[in-house]
Amino acid sequence: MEQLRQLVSLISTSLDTVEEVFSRHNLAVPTLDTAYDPASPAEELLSDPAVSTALLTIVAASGQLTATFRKPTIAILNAAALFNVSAAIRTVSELHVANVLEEAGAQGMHAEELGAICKTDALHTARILRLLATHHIFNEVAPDTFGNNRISSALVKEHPLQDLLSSRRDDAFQMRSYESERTAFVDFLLGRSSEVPFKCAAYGLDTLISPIPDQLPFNRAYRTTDTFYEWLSSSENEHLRRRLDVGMRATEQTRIRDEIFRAFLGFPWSNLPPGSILVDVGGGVGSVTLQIATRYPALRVIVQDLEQVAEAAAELWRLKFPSHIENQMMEFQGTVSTIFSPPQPATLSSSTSPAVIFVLRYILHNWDDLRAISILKHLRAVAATRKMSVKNAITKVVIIETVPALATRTRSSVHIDPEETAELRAPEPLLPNWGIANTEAYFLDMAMHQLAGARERPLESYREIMREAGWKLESVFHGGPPVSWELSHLVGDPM
Ligand SMILES: C[S@@+](CC[C@H](N)C(=O)[O-])C[C@H]1O[C@@H](n2cnc3c(N)ncnc32)[C@H](O)[C@@H]1O
Repeated sequence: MEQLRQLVSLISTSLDTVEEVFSRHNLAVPTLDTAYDPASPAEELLSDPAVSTALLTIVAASGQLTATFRKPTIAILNAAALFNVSAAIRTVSELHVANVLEEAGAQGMHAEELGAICKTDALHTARILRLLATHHIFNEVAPDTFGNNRISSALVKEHPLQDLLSSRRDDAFQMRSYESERTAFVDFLLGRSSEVPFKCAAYGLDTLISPIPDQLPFNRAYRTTDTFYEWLSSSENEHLRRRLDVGMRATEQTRIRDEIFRAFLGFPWSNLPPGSILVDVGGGVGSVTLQIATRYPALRVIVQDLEQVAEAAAELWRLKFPSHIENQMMEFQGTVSTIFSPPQPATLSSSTSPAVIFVLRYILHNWDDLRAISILKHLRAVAATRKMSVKNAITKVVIIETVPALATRTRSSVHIDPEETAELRAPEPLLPNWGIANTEAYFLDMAMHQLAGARERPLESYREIMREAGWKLESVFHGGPPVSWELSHLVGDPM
């Protein structure tokens, strides 16, 4: 009983914190009925360190209380049926339901009318929306009448409803662009969870109990021998490639603003001398280096990725930072296999720039240890050549990934470094990794297995693969509270 009282008390004191900060700023705390508006002052205030830590605590503690009080047989049945929620989210998103309901306003819209507009079965739509409303996504404002709530309004795309409704599915994909950040977020959501990984997850058990070499859940689900990225590069999957590129950019929306620059979290980009080169290895459209170079325009950027991404990268940079392209401070290097072959020696090995920083965000988690080591070894080779040819050259690797903590407080584990993560742990009696308030790394870990036979690595594994490739893990900047979804920065020096 004492533990339960502690959980309630954590919720209560955290709520006091939130209330105090909001009243100091004369703002109302968003409720489930408040539409999500990422640019609103209240939403900004939710990123305040004290507030976001309090929110994490509330979510973690209430999740633990719910788990305690649920009948176990019901709890496990419900958890096993959650795939229906994923499928329902994909359905309402593809049918643009949140956009239709946004126009309907507070009184909502009857399922008959909604079904007619979305050209879908009214009764079934109502049943899907009721399932979601029961999970606090959408409201059933009157019998069979639904409206948006705070969570469902995150599905609203920035395009005019008529354009969305009149486009064929493929056209809708073409509409996706970097100008519409909220549409991009929906792409991120679907790309990350509700479509390809969703189908692959269904084959997880099959590949585990009757494994076939080189066959991942992805290969079974899509009946292909290609790797995920090869498959994505084929012309019939162009829309999914586009979704990945736009969606990767939108990962920012799950984070607090300017997270990459937080002193406690990140690599000190500001200390890099002018003319330093950031090499965004497997950079996609260069989302992360765009953010850094926009803040520090004296840094040059080289984005390396598959050739197919070149156009999308140019589109993003022309829109967000055209002067960097005009001033020839940004370059895209694309080949079929950039990631496994040494970056162009002419531009890097012999470059006289004071520093070359290889940035790898969401890259190594795509590859098994052997391939990850191979990627790092190629970068290490460049560092060696630079060292010989450029005096006092700095060459570092900055790996940006989620580093999942264990769900135990046991200290004997080698997987986490207690010194480095102690202050990031949740207070007792919460799970040390913040439980359901912090599930990102574990979902990603599953997706990496299903799609790529890879994983989210614990710190020790990074240390090992870096050492194998000739890099010394020099420093680690972990995320953790006051934010939950963030990434760690692992900085390596050539050994
Ligand atoms: C998960 S995305 C990460 C993109 C980017 N680093 C970011 O954080 O936004 C992985 C990237 O690796 C790229 N990639 C996959 N195979 C590659 C290869 N053989 N050569 C170069 N890039 C590759 C993909 O095209 C994709 O853009």
